[in-house]
Amino acid sequence: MTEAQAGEFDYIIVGAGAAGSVLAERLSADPETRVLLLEEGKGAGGHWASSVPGASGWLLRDPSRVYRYQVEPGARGPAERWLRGRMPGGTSAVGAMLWLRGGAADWARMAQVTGSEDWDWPEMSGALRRLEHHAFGGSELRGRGGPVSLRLAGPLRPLMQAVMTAGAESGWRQREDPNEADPEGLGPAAWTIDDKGRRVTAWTAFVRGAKDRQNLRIETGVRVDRVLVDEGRAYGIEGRRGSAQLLFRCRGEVILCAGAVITPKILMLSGIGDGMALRRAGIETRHHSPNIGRGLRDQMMLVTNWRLRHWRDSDNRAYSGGRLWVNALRYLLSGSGVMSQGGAELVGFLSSHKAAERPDIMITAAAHSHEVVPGISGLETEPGMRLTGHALRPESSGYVFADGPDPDMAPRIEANHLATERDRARAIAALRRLRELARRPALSEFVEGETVISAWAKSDDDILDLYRRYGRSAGHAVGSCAMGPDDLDPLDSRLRLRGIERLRVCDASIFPEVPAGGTLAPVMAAALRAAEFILADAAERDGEAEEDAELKATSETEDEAGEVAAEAAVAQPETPDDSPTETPADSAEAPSAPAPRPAA
Ligand SMILES: Cc1cc2nc3c(=O)[nH]c(=O)nc-3n(C[C@H](O)[C@H](O)[C@H](O)COP(=O)(O)OP(=O)(O)OC[C@H]3O[C@@H](n4cnc5c(N)ncnc54)[C@H](O)[C@@H]3O)c2cc1C
Repeated sequence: MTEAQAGEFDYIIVGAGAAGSVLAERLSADPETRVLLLEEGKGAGGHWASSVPGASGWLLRDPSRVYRYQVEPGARGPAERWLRGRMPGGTSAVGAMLWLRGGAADWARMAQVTGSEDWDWPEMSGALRRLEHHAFGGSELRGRGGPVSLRLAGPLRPLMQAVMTAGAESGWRQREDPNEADPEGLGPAAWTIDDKGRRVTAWTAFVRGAKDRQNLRIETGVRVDRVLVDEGRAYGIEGRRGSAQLLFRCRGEVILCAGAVITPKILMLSGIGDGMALRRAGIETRHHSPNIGRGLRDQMMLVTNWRLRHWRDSDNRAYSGGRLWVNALRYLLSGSGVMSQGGAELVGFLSSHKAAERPDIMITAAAHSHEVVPGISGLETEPGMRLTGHALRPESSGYVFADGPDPDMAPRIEANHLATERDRARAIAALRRLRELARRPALSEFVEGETVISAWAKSDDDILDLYRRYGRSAGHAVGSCAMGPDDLDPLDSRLRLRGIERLRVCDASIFPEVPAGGTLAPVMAAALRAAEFILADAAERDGEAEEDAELKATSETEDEAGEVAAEAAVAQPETPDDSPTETPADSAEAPSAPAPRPAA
């Protein structure tokens, strides 16, 4: 039986991840506004391991903290499981901590595909700056004083300095500031890690400081299953905690922030989606929106391991035996050392060919190497480093659909990686560019060679085969409930779901293309923008409501005046001739009053 929860909220936010956390803080900043934040993950305090950068591996192996979605392999992609954070902070609490904000050209493209300047560089670089507390200090490009502390990888150790030199030998620009409007080149990564070595999640940056607000109610451990819709308008949500079915009501807006996989599933379970796909899943259609779940685009990456000559250059032993304890102690005492680092130390944005308008490949470098073969986990047992190639802005698209009306059923996901010629060319180029880097003279005293796992792949076909076996998702899926100018795009450019009032989506699913090398910074910046849209729309609604109320009051006054006048007209014959009749004020109002009907 469904238990209706007491109270009605102005906003219900579903999912306290990268986007939902930002929105919860922003929308509850006005104490008059009642906000409900619902999160399936448990524990409002977060998890200790999410604040220790070097402990991500533990979290990613814990099924109570991480969703694992099986993905259908498709013709060219690997069979894999997509991981997503299932805890306050969402995937920002388990990811690789790289702050990849996209350049001016990336956001200009977003404005072009969405048909709205709201998503162009001037607006988005402003939103990104407002998020940031940058170790480099504030500037026109960098934010200072924002809730997301950022620090740069470094000081670079000799191996990473040599990678930088190898980049210069390859003719790559040396980029010092990752916030530059043109990200092309190789440089130190920016990490969402504060000056005490703690990971900054969307939750710690936004919700932790706001959670005691009287007007913000946070419910963790609640899985949202459906949006409740009546006469084309969202009025609440239905979910469950354990075996208890819950219903929460909303008078303002429902905002779905459950991520690119679950948001379309919740919509479909609510009967909102492609009519045919809904019928196949046995769900009654309430609103046909054919592109919900479609248009899923995921960035693929290929990890290559390189054998190093000396143990001193590799972190592969840092997490085992006595070194683990030494490193843990160092971290606890000073917030420094290997446990205080993000997923990669260097990030490079490059072009696959000379005519490319902007970088279409991303390469990252880290002084450790994980086992690559599926089924084997952990760091390699020999000294190694990792170079990872990403083919940016994939045009191949897949889907994510609810597979049936039962919310317990896993969503059906097809990533459809490398389906287009252009994506394949970029993927091949990414591997070739990173090999070019690793074989430069500057690295010869450090690197012995590529490990056998990938070294065999020489021809283009071999490389594509390599992707099919060992390629994997970078975790940057977008597009499954995308905004755009067309009536068939699920969302308009202010993230309102077309066809259903008071329902918005804000998470990675909204981007029709992967905006940058990563999605964390873009999603958080999008949530800042969404809060602005939501508040502006609410103010407009309030203005309209006030106008309506005024109109109603005026017409009621007028009706009353009319009735009085009618009564007066009826009474007039009995009024003595010398009694006072109209006052000047009565007479001023008289023209707008309906003419009194003579009594029958
Ligand atoms: C392993 C990994 C590493 C990554 N590293 C980086 C990186 O270094 N840099 C970068 O830019 N990007 C990175 N990303 C991508 C980035 O973290 C995500 O794109 C971003 O967090 C997406 O934000 P979101 O708000 O859409 O979803 P999420 O942050 O995943 O938040 C969704 C929230 O909704 C909750 N939820 C889900 N379903 C329900 C439900 N039914 N009811 C209630 N709550 C629900 C979840 O528990 C979660 O808290 C990484 C991704 C992965 C998988």
